Amino acid sequence: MSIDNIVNSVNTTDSSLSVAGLTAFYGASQVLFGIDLEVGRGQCMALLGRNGAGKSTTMKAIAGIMPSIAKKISLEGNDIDGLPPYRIARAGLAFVPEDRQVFPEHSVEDNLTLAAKAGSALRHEGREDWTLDRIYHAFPLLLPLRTRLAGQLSGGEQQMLVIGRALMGNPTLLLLDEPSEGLAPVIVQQIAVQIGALRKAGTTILLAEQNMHFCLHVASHVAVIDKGRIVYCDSAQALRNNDEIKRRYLSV
Ligand SMILES: Nc1ncnc2c1ncn2[C@@H]1O[C@H](COP(=O)(O)OP(=O)(O)OP(=O)(O)O)[C@@H](O)[C@H]1O
Repeated sequence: MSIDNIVNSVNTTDSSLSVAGLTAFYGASQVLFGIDLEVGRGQCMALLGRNGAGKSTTMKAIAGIMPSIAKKISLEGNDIDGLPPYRIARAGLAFVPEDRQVFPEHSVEDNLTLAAKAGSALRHEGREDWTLDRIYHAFPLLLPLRTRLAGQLSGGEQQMLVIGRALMGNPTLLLLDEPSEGLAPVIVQQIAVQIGALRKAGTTILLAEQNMHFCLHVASHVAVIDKGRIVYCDSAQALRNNDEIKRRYLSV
């Protein structure tokens, strides 16, 4: 069975994230115009769009980092619209922003154990917790680096570390903003393999990306955003075969 078949056999009928009518402004300038998104449990949805389309703003609004107006934002059936970011995190959402903020003066392992030490890791009935061993298994490149200061890591290593650190909180939904940005193709490939493995393990992921090839490699579903509106939403397989959408909105 191919990795795609295994992944697509994960039950994705239940909703993890449900967003309706999400609108956001920077000052007087409106940048989101009623975003609707449904991410099913176990899905990896890619939010694709050109520079400035509104991907990061959508992620930040869902994570509660910037003010927004929505008809609904719910996570696992719980209303998170309007909550402060720490309460949205407590509800099970982990956001990995594009600037990859590690704690530079702390070791890789200390960066990973921070959530557990702070007692903020979530516990889910019937689900396996993330542990250091599980993180090193998912991101084997981090194991030999565990005593290294995080500030000394390469961009790709830092990306793996921030994803690992987010997972240590046992989120139900992982939001990744441009995980491939600025990384060498070989590292992008490694990150893609590891996101694919997370997906296979049933982790629900929403990722924002400009890199369509990366998305089509890792995502089960795609939503295309253009000028603050969702203009297309379907399986990754359907987008692969839709040259018109790729040409019109993704400059391919
Ligand atoms: N802090 C800000 N103040 C004012 N306008 C902003 C701010 N941040 C983003 N914008 C504008 O909002 C729009 C959406 O930006 P956003 O960063 O969400 O796009 P994006 O799709 O993530 O783009 P990129 O791929 O370049 O990161 C753009 O027109 C952008 O110029």
